[in-house]
Amino acid sequence: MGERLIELRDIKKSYGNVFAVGGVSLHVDRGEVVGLLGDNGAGKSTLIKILAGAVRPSHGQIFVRGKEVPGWSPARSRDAGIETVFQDRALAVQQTIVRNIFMGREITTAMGFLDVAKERSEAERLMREIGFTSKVFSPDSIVGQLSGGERQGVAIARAIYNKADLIILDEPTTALSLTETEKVFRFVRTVRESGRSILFIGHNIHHVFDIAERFIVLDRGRVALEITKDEAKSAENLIAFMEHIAHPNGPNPLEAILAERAAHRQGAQA
Ligand SMILES: Nc1ncnc2c1ncn2[C@@H]1O[C@H](COP(=O)(O)OP(=O)(O)OP(=O)(O)O)[C@@H](O)[C@H]1O
Repeated sequence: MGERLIELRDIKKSYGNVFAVGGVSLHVDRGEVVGLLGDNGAGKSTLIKILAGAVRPSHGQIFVRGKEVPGWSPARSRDAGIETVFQDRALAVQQTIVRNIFMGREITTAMGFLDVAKERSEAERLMREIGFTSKVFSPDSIVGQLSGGERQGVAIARAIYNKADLIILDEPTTALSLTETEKVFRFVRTVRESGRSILFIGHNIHHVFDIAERFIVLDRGRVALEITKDEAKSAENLIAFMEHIAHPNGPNPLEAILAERAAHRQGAQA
């Protein structure tokens, strides 16, 4: 197991009487890809916003590399190396790749001028680093002219430039073709191989199953399941499990493994 990068303990967030997140404990280790699943309204967006520091939890603790971080905020989240690629406002599509990667954190010369040459070479290096292989790409390409998967690549490169250790990808493959989804997967694998971690949020369980090694299923603001790919065995099992939590009378394909786990825990406590 890698180093524990981030851990949430009993995180709650309520809006009026509604608990968007009702006591969530989870962790992400260094170098792992974790899939976060859940139906509409399960609490995924709220949890991402909490991790990004944009929403303050009403209760609970956040640990970074084993140490509790009080006063969690956008700055603390950034300092912890958490970068979120929000699906809806990831990029400025009329701008170049260079502008998008360095927006707000430009590279400047000693005199304080924009160091265009350095930004271009750094952009090229970052894009290659994440596995961007398009032959026609240049740091000056306009992002709006890139394919959907490549745009995600630009957002990921930006996150890496911003020193991300954990990149949260919010629905990165929604509305992408199979080929484009494959590109995103390639970026994710390259990022993981570099020792960084990914929290991958998606509605398409097949996509999430393919790319992640461990899954957390949220249901009405709580963790309904935390399971490794080996344990879950197939995307179909995860889908059936999610149907089961929506309609508890239906079969639970993971019942045996969950029972075995509970028995193991009881045995350990005895
Ligand atoms: N700002 C808010 N004010 C009031 N209620 C909110 C707010 N944000 C979220 N909620 C409620 O909290 C619950 C969880 O919402 P959240 O958006 O986190 O779920 P989600 O899993 O991201 O759903 P989706 O997949 O539809 O985006 C929902 O019942 C939602 O209506």
